[in-house]
Amino acid sequence: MASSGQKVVLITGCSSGIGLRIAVLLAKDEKKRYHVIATMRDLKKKDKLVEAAGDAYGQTLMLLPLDVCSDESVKQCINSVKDRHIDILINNAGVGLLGPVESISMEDMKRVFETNFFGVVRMIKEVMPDMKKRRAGHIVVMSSVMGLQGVVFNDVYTASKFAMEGFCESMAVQLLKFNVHLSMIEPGPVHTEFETKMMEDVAKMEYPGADADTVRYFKDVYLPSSKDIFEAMGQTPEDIAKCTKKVIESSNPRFRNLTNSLYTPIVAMKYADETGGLSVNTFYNLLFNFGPLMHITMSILKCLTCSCLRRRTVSPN
Ligand SMILES: NC(=O)C1=CN([C@@H]2O[C@H](COP(=O)(O)OP(=O)(O)OC[C@H]3O[C@@H](n4cnc5c(N)ncnc54)[C@H](OP(=O)(O)O)[C@@H]3O)[C@@H](O)[C@H]2O)C=CC1
Ligand SMILES: CC1=C(/C=C/C(C)=C/C=C/C(C)=C/C=O)C(C)(C)CCC1
Repeated sequence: MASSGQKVVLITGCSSGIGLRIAVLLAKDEKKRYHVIATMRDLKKKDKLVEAAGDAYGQTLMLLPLDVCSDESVKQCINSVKDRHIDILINNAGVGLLGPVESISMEDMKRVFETNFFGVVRMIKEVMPDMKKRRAGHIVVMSSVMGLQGVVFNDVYTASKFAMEGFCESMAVQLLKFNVHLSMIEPGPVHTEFETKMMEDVAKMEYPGADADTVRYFKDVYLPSSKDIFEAMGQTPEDIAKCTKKVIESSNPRFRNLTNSLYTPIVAMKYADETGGLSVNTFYNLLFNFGPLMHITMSILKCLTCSCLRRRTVSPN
């Protein structure tokens, strides 16, 4: 049970990756300021978290089952929290989906939206009314740089994060009136099971419905470039946990929080040219013209905000 003065933090998706690291970092806070309720849909997966939490397990960290795709599971979990009192809700659970849209089933696409979008909506609907009544609370959402900028062959995952960004951008205004803060964390690539799971799924893919050229662009152009990007820009889940802790400890928490400054120019491009041509053409060039030289591309990315590349981008046709 939380002792007085401790903030109750509930986190979704703590069996691995970013959720696990946020739970451990907060539970091990030197001043013991947090009572962490780490949740996961399958408690059989708890060992990694319990081991990483060490002495904090049973003290400042407890576990509860929670599947963000189930109304019943969400209700049961929140009802089992003392007085339903949650100071900070961290919506972290999420799944990826990669590949040519033609070869992805509608069922798989809906699963991504059910988790990444409706999962967050379901959690917020359940927790927000109590926060509004108390005129206090902080809702954090693990978005992505792909919630701000589309990335080729990540079409549906990107759409699910865009949907969440739109939802939260709208909610944040109403919530502020009730002194409830809402913050998005927007990481670029992070080395977690997310990456491994997506690569495993891709290895099993048979690409039904996709033409040979599209499959070739995906396998021989996108995947190697993406691997380079992960190697060059990838952060650790600990990095993201530290950013998240900073956001929840701020007296005036920011709404948007990019965790990787290398992505700032990518996002800035979108607002630098309202026609969208700059983004589309730059991404086209990065992938299809500079893709094989991705290591060099990394330095170009860093200077995208200067006007040189803007003048040089050419239309794909
Ligand atoms: N890794 C990356 O490059 C980036 C990740 N993100 C976002 O960060 C978040 C965490 O991902 P990350 O740690 O990298 O990946 P992981 O795959 O390591 O972790 C995802 C977590 O979400 C859980 N989860 C999936 N579906 C559900 C569900 N229905 N109910 C409850 N939990 C569920 C998984 O549980 P289980 O073990 O049961 O599957 C797992 O604990 C995601 O929202 C992702 O979109 C954002 C930017 C970059
Ligand atoms: C290939 C490629 C890119 C790849 C970006 C990747 C692979 C980003 C991954 C982000 C993740 C995993 C976010 C999770 O939410 C860029 C930089 C757009 C530039 C053009 C070529």
